Amino acid sequence: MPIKASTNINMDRAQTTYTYEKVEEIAKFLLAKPGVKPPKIGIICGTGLGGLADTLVDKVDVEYKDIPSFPISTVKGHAGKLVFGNIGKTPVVCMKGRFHMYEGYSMSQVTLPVRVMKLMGIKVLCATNAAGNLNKNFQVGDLMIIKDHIFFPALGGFNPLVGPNDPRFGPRFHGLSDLYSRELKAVAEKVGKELNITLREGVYAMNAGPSFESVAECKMMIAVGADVVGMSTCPEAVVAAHAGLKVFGMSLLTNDCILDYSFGPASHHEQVLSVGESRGDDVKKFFLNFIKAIPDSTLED
Ligand SMILES: O=P(O)(O)O[C@@H]1C[C@H](O)[C@@H](CO)O1
Ligand code: HPA
Repeated sequence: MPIKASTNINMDRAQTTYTYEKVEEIAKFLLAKPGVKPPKIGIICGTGLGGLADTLVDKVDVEYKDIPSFPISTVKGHAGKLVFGNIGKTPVVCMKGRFHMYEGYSMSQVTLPVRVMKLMGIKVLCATNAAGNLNKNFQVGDLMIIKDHIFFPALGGFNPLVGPNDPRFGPRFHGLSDLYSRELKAVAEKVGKELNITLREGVYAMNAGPSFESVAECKMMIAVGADVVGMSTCPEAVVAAHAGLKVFGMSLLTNDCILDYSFGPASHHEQVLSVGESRGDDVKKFFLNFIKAIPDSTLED
C-alpha cells in the first residue's frame, strides 16, 4: 500500500498572512480592554528578559492565547503575554515573549505584533534579544546597542515584506540604511553613561535557528562584519521601519560563540536563560531610564 503523506501543520502555519483589516481588528480588541491606554512605545522582551514587563505601573496583562488570531509562545523563557502599563508618564506595551521563525511561524506571524502595536499607536519599537558573542573585545554579560544588522534569512528570500504590499502598512520598496534610529542610539549612550552601564555597539546577525551556528558559520559571520548572532529581531525591525516606526535594538550577550573545533558539542539555551536572569536587573534599570529620557517630540506624530 502506498504511504500517504500526512498534512504538514508547519507548512500551513508558514503560509499564514494577515490583512490590514485583521490587524486593525486585533488592535481594536486590545484597545477595548479595561485599563488599556494607547501605548507610545512597544518593547519586545528577548529570551529571559521579560522581567522588564513586571516593573510597569498600572499593569494590564493579556495572554496571547486570549487574543483572536494571535500566535502563542512555544519557547522556554518567553511567557506569552502582552503587558500594558506606564514607565514614568509614558504608556507602553511589552511583549513578554516573541515569535521566532524556527517555531514554524510565518514571517507574517513573527511580525504580526509589530503591526498590531503600530495600529494601537506606538511611535517607537524597542527590541531586545539574547545573542551569542562573536567579537573578541566583547564579553558574556555585555549589553550591546544594535547599530545595524545582517538579516541572513531575508538575503535568502525570507523577508517579511515579500508578497503583495498593502500601502497602509508601508511602501513597496523601503531603504534600510537608517534602520536603527541614530537619535535613539544617542539617547541610549547618554543614559548608559549616566547609569555607569557599559554599552557596546555592533552589528547583529540573524540565523533562522533553532540550530546554533557551526564553527565555520561563526567564522563567516565575523568575516562579514557581525559582532553577535541571534535568532530574532531583524524581521520585527524591518516591519517596524517599513511602518514608519523609530527602532531601537539591544542585545544581551549570553554566550560566546564557538570558534574552535576542540570545544566539542554546545547548545547554549540554558546559559542564555541563566545570563538573562543574572543581567536582568541592569537591562531593567537601563530601559526604565532610557524610556524616560526619550524626548516627547520623538513620540509625537
Ligand atoms: O528571542 P531571542 O532572540 O532573545 O532568543 C534567543 C534566540 C533563541 O530563541 C534563544 C536561544 O537560546 O534565545
Ligand atoms: N546563537 C544564536 N542565537 C542565540 C545565541 C547564539 O549563540 N545565543 C542566544 N541566542
